[in-house]
Amino acid sequence: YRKWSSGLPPGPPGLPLLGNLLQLPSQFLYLKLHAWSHQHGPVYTIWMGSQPFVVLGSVAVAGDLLDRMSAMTSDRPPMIKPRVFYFRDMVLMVQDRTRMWRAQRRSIHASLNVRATCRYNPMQEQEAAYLALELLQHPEAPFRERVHRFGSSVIFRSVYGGESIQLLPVDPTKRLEKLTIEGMNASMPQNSVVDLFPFLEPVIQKVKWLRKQADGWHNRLLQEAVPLYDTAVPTDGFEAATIVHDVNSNMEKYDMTKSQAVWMTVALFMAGQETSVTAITFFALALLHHPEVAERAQEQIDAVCGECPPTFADKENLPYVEAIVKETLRWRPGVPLSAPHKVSEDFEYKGYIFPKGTIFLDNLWSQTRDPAVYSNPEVFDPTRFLDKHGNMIPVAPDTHLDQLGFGHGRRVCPGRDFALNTMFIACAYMLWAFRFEWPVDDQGKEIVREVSELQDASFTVSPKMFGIVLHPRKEGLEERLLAALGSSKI
Ligand code: HEM
Repeated sequence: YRKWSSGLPPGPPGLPLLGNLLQLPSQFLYLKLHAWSHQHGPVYTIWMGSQPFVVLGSVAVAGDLLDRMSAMTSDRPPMIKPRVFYFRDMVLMVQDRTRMWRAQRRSIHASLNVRATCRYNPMQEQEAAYLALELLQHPEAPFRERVHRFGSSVIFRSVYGGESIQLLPVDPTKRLEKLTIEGMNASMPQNSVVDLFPFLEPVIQKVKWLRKQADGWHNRLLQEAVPLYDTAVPTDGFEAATIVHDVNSNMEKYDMTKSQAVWMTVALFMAGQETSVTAITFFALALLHHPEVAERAQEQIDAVCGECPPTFADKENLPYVEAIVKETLRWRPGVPLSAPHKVSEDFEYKGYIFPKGTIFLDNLWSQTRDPAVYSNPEVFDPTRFLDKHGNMIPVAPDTHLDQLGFGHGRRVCPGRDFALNTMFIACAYMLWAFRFEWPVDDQGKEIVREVSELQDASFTVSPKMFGIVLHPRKEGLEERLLAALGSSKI
């Protein structure tokens, strides 16, 4: 304890032995940490038992510690239950910066870097057209469900290929999704006895019965992931190879076994599905609250695209739509507490000493409302990313102020360019096709979902279910969408 406490930044007082454990809520932890940032400053320490967690609550501090010093701050906490028992050290999100982790990051980068990810644009356009068509044809179905199908299909097809899941009789992502949720729940510290009492690890290793649930999960995941990996096929005419195909043809280069490749690809699905869906749901909530933003975007889209649905070729002429996407991710980051980073060697910063093993909590919620960077941070204002001519303002080198929602340093989300494209095309399509309105009750009163009404699903935080009425903006919208699908290049 003395080793830890000597040079760490101070924070809220806690109890002997337990530290701040009893003060931490089981949900919306980032809000509590944000409130403490107002009292204790942009970098402070909380204790869970004998483990210190340093909370990073400003853009400057997180940039210094996680970006510029990322060589020392990019490991992950032990997370014994998920890492050892559920994932058996195969899932890159919870691995330290091992040789295997590096190989996987290189491989993902090759498939999803800003240029390579454009291979998926035709598929993403096609999926956006299916989304708009479904929203038009089935106005009674919950909006989130449709967006969910879209988000699942886009990520699933980039990894494993095949037809749009909109066209399949059985949704192949459902079982994977269920397993992802189970795996995420197991990763929560409050659900893990062995992470509180690490000395139990060897006991659990020896007693099969104690590992029953974790072993079951591991085996069921492999039963899903291996056949998907083995049967991955590029969609007919879909020029982009699947990520499975990329990895398969480069296994030697990355010195990867098949088992590692199977886990890496399924991990991309697990990390990319709910995050993208959440972001698009926040987009719709934001525009319901800000019809003036939707109108301005629609003016731009109409001027650029006219009666044809938007495509990626229009993107550079639609800066306002791009700014809406960035503002959505800033205003309501879907992963508000990012993923924790662990310090891999002792170092000093601004007079504080951070010993090896310190864990950083990257509070993206605080950072995306850092008044030093974003004026009126609670206001949804896409123009903060635009100059006075309406063009995107280039982001200062060495910062990523327009993409903070994707985390930091060497652990920064490797799917971010893919995710931004998915969001762009879904948002552009919906804005082009529909006028958004709240549903009304029997008395004609709007049924509004407040922007503060959120649900915490452990890693992601999304709006509570809300109703939305979509009015077609184009004559013959259905025919136009069908025509776009008919001429789709895939
Ligand atoms: C809007 C959508 C998304 C958001 C907001 C998001 C956000 C994040 C965040 C905050 C992290 C943690 C970064 C850190 O530790 O500093 C992360 C990690 C990760 N994301 Fe994303 N993500 C999104 C979409 C995606 C997609 C589409 C993919 C895959 C194609 C993906 C794959 C991953 C992976 C594999 C990691 C773990 C990286 C590592 O531990 O080295 N994400 N993401």
